[in-house]
This record gives sequence, C-alpha cells and structure tokens, in this order.
Amino acid sequence: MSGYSSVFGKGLFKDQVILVTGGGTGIGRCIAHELASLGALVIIAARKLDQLNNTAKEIRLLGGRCETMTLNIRDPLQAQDLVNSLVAKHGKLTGLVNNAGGQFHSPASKMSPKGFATVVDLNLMGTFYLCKAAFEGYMGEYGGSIVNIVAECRNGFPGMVHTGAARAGIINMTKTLAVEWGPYNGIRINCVAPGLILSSGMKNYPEKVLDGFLDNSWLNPAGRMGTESEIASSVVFLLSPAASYINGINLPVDGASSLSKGDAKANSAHPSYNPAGSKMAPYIGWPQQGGEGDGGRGGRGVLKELDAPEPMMQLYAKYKSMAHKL
Ligand SMILES: CCCCCCC/C=C/C(=O)SCCNC(=O)CCNC(=O)[C@H](O)C(C)(C)COP(=O)(O)OP(=O)(O)OC[C@H]1O[C@@H](n2cnc3c(N)ncnc32)[C@H](O)[C@@H]1OP(=O)(O)O
Ligand SMILES: NC(=O)C1=CN([C@@H]2O[C@H](COP(=O)(O)OP(=O)(O)OC[C@H]3O[C@@H](n4cnc5c(N)ncnc54)[C@H](OP(=O)(O)O)[C@@H]3O)[C@@H](O)[C@H]2O)C=CC1
Repeated sequence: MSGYSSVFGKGLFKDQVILVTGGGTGIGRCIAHELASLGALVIIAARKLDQLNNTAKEIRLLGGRCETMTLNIRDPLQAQDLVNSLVAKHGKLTGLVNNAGGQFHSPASKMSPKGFATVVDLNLMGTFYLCKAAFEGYMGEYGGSIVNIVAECRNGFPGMVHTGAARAGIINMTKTLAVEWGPYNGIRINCVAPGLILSSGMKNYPEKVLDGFLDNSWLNPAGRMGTESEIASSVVFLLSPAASYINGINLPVDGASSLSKGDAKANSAHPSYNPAGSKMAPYIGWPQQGGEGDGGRGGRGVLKELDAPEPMMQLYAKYKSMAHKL
C-alpha cells in the first residue's frame, strides 16, 4: 500500500482494477498514487513508457500496486485492445479515469481547422473511445465507475476554443452515457473540471502564457491555483462507493473561478478581506518525507512531488508550507 496520505480510508479500493490514462505525469500520476494508496491495482497508460515506468516504480516503492501499458487514446483499436488485454489478465476493470489530454494556446482567429480538429480528436474522441472500450470490454456486463477529467469551461475558454468545445462535448457525452449506461449494472460516469492546477502540464506552455496564468491566479476566489492532490481526491470520491448515487455530473474543482466575475476586490470593503489570498490551506497528499526544505522538488533522494516550471514550483513551496497535513 503506497505511503500517499489519502483523506479516504485505506483499503477502500482493495478489490479494484482502475485504469488511469495519462497516469505517468502530473494530475494522472497523482491520481494513480492516491488510488494505489487506497489499495487499487492501478494500470497507467499513455504514449511514453519511460514516464509511466517511473511512476509505477514510485508507487511500488511506496507499497502500492501499479502496472503500465502504452496507449494512444486517439486510436480506437488501441483503446479496445488495451481494455481487452487488461481484463484478460486481471479479470476485471472496475474503474476508468480519462485524464489524458491537452491542447495548445491560440486565439481562435489564428487557429487552423486542423489544429482545432486535432484537439477535439484528442480530448473528445479519445475519451469516447476509452469509455466505449470499457463498456464493451467489461463494464457493460459487470458495472463500473468512470471519471472524465475535463477543464473548467463554464463561460467558454478564451485562448483555447478547441479544448473548450471538446470538454463541453465530454460533459454532455457524460450526461448521455450516465442515462444510457446507468441501467447496465449501475455504471456511473462523471466529470471533474479542474481550474488552474500547479502541474507538470504547465511545462507545455510558453512563458508568456504561464505569466498570464500566474498574473491572473489571484483573481480566483481561493486566491491561489489548485494542487494535483485536490483533483486526485475529487476523482477518488467520485469513483468510490461514497458517490454511489452520483451519476452524470460535472464537478468543478476550481476554487470557484468558474463562478467569479474576475473582481477579487469586490469584497474588499469587508474588514476581513485579505489581499494576500485565502487562509484556507490546500490539500497535498504526498507522503511526509525529508522535511519541508525542498518545496516538493525531489531533492536529497525524496520523491519529487511536482515537476512544473520554476515560478510554479515556488508557488507550490508556499502552498506546501500552509497545506493540510494528513
Ligand atoms: C480558469 C481556467 C483554467 C484552465 C486553464 C487551463 C490550463 C490547462 C492546462 C492543461 O491542460 S495542462 C496539460 C497540458 N498538456 C498539454 O496540453 C499537451 C498538449 N499538446 C499535445 O498533446 C499536442 O501538442 C497536440 C495539441 C495534441 C497536438 O499534437 P499533434 O502532434 O497531433 O499535432 P501536430 O500534428 O503537431 O499539429 C496539428 C495541428 O495543430 C496545430 N498546432 C499544434 N500545436 C500548436 C501550437 N502550439 N500552436 C498553434 N498551432 C498548433 C498545428 O499547427 C497543426 O495544424 P496545421 O498547422 O497543420 O494546420
Ligand atoms: N493543469 C491544469 O491546470 C489543467 C489540466 N487539465 C487537464 O488535466 C489532464 C492532465 O493534465 P496535466 O497533468 O496538467 O498535464 P500533463 O501534460 O502532465 O498530462 C497529460 C497526460 O496525457 C497523456 N497524453 C497526452 N496525449 C495522449 C495520447 N494521445 N494518448 C495517451 N496519452 C496521452 C500524456 O502522456 P504521454 O505524452 O506519454 O502520452 C500525459 O501523461 C489533461 O487532460 C489536462 O488538459 C484541465 C484543466 C486544467
């Protein structure tokens, strides 16, 4: 059992086999750690085997169970083959987390049709292929739970029109599948919509875009970005029996950025307004290790908690110093 400190009880997923796409890096890696810490056999799948193997090794060193498989979610046959072979090997697939995905930053006016289609293909089609493969390969007969990671896109997605359209498509597809597949032995399918999260995914963006993320993060009513652990814990909840009557929802995990009108000073007339940001501590589940000194960078032989651009590492060190300790 992995040393990751989940807010949920150990053994919660001890009989479960859960597939996490994109589980070698960032949010997916954190989800894999947390599920393994709760007893699941976690299968992580993506294109780059070296990243997957590193994460699987970390999980095993912490006492968890993790296997790796290569997968390009844009290929429906690969999705089918992967599900069929893991069910043949382990006898079941009780959970699926569609986390793999991404996009690039571009104004809509400069985006080529191919660029738009590529991101829709990756996120919307890729998620559909995996859902369908899981349904046909196991869950249609035996039930199961699916969580689709989307992105906070309630008010559109300026700068990323392709991903906004794709994620909105996933949210709607999720509602349909909840209704169509609920009767098949109680399949549940839900979405988690992250706001801006300190994750390895940030390495994909040019400095100018990152500066925009950093400059605007204070506008979030939480006064900060989110942590990978805060997404992982939401996914765990939705996969767990604690959410057994929740089906077809989209759960924003964004510090209320999707509700905000972008005016963080709107409440500043109140004497308790704190311009330095919320005093509420973030949740970080990584095991206590080697003191707090390196801010999660993985120095001195301890596990690297986050692999993000330096300004985000500095923010993470700050969050870590105020985080809930479990
Ligand atoms: C408060 C709201 C908060 C939300 C904030 C959201 C922050 C989000 C963070 C994250 O999601 S972190 C996860 C980050 N990881 C990624 O995003 C990685 C994603 N990138 C990829 O996987 C790939 O780059 C891709 C986008 C899938 C494209 O890969 P592919 O190899 O299939 O494409 P190409 O053949 O290279 O290109 C196809 C097409 O797309 C155009 N294009 C690709 N990259 C860019 C770019 N950076 N800028 C502009 N256009 C791009 C490319 O030009 C091709 O079109 P044509 O030029 O041929 O017409
Ligand atoms: N960080 C943030 O602020 C936010 C993130 N999200 C979403 O959360 C998810 C995780 O993001 P994050 O951890 O930050 O970023 P990462 O870039 O670290 O994770 C993306 C993962 O997806 C995998 N992946 C990408 N394309 C494919 C493919 N075609 N087939 C299989 N796997 C693929 C990558 O692995 P590999 O390259 O090996 O295939 C990688 O492990 C993404 O869907 C992202 O868009 C949403 C909102 C905000």
